[in-house]
Amino acid sequence: MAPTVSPGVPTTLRTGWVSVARGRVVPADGAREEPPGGGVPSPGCVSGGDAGPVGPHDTLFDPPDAGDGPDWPVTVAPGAVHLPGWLDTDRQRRLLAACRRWARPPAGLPTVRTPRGGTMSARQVCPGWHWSPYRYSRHVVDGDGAPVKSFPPWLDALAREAVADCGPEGPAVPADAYDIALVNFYDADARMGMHRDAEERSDAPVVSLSLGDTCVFRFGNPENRGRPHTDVELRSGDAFVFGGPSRAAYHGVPRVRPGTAPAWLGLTGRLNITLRMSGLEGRARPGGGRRG
Ligand SMILES: O=C(O)CCC(=O)C(=O)O
Ligand SMILES: [Fe+2]
Repeated sequence: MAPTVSPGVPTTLRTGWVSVARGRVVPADGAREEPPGGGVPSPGCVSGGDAGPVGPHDTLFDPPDAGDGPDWPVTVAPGAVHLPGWLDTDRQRRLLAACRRWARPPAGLPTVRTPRGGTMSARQVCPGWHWSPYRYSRHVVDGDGAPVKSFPPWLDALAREAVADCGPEGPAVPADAYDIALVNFYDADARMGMHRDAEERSDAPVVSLSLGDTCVFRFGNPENRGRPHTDVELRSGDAFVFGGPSRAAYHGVPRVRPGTAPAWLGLTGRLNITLRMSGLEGRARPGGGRRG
């Protein structure tokens, strides 16, 4: 199926710009609705239903004439923009279904080992380019050796739509295509240390999508892991974009809030889908970032 992202979506909703957050956007089709296939046991992203590409979201927001537009974009730092409630319920379900497909073997959802013998608590699968500390490769070199799963064009379309929705204060929509998805699964105790996304040659904005449990996302500065930083609550359906002067900012996830996922999603835990542009064009290269 061809990617369908924007057609049919009222322009006023897709390009709306507000500088101050208003009340959170409520999905029009009801937050208590059960998903097709029902709930999924923990870890919620390992098994479950199937779905096609993430399609248009034409039922997310109240009509614009209600005077109650989306509460995004919210600028957190120069070039760093939070889009609360950006994915509607249908897109969240479809994205979750895609993550479940990617999380199946081969490759699966392995635990990432760091060079000093530690492990990352968030488990990861990476369509497009496999990330392992601290480089990209075309095979799961630190796992079962499987070739990377393909990066679907609809994910590129989704990423550039998120960047466009950041509005005039956000980073520019890149000319080239996104080609990496880091799919991170967090159980109740998982977290991610402060790090920079530094293994890419492209300086295209990073697009981060959240599903399931709410987390505290710490967005810092490009100089060091410390202050100044801003803690942002990322909830299911939120997007967070960072580019321009914030592309190299340190960021991390100090905590997940267990049990806060919307019941209708059927996910126990949190999934983060981080979309990046490698700029590698068929190459693999050692990188320089660090995450704890
Ligand atoms: O889980 C998140 O929100 C952040 C993930 C992240 O920073 C990464 O995968 O590089
Ligand atoms: Fe990151």
